[in-house]
Amino acid sequence: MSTQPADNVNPTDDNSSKPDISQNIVWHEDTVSRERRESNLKQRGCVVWFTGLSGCGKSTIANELDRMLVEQGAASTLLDGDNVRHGLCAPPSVLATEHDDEFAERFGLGFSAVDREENIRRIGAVTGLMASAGLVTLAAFVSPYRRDRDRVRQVVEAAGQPGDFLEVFVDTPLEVCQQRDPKGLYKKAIAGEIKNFTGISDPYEAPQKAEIHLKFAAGMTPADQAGEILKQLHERKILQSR
Ligand SMILES: Nc1ncnc2c1ncn2[C@@H]1O[C@H](COP(=O)(O)OS(=O)(=O)O)[C@@H](OP(=O)(O)O)[C@H]1O
Ligand SMILES: Nc1ncnc2c1ncn2[C@@H]1O[C@H](COP(=O)(O)OP(=O)(O)O)[C@@H](O)[C@H]1O
Repeated sequence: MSTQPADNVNPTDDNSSKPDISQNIVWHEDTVSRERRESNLKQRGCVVWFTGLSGCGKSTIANELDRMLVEQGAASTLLDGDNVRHGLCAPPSVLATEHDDEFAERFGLGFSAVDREENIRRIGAVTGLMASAGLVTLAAFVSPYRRDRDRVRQVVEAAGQPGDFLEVFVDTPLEVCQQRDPKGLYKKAIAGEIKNFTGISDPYEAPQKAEIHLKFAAGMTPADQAGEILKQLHERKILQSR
């Protein structure tokens, strides 16, 4: 290994041990344009971002929408919180089975505010890439912090155009989510067995400008709610008639 300092490092700087790597990373334009991919697919790439409390219905509605999209011949994909936390955003305990403890602690994610920030940053970057590939990208994450969601919006729209990011607020009251408690997590959180549980011992910042606001109403089915989003995708010309 060379002992010479890199060209962009001033040996007298306090930061001399930390060269600015970003100066050595240069963007490479893709040969195949996004427009060309979208034209083939007869749709615009976008991110449909579901946010809301655990148990509000994000996964159920997103899966129903995904099914409807595929049925119509659209190219869609779905990223879901619980599933992504098995891989890309796995907790330290999972990483420790394959990596050393230092690695697991450094890159594994839990539910502190900063870990959720990194979780949403990673997922935001992935959804941006998928939208750039022309896919209708469905993302279902609690994503309780407004600033984290707004950052994803910026990343996605900077790579494409305004309107590529649709925030869907699944606005189901906490009491209803607690009653549903499909995974028994509220019971555990109330018993103090899960720390930082959104809505119980951690905050949820509701969207102020969601493109689609799914307000809870008794008798409204997941298919009704997915259908409302599908209608909006057509109205916004994200999906062309085929
Ligand atoms: N402390 C705490 N708070 C909230 N949720 C918790 C927590 N611990 C585990 N779980 C389970 O993890 C799922 C949420 O993961 P996300 O990646 O969507 O969370 S976040 O966006 O980073 O806030 C969430 O999934 P959903 O119930 O589908 O929302 C829960 O099953
Ligand atoms: N209108 C509805 N929309 C979505 N989910 C509903 C609805 N009515 C009842 N449910 C039920 O509520 C639960 C929601 O769980 P889930 O979709 O996993 O929520 P989340 O992904 O937000 O944690 C499921 O058991 C689902 O069957």
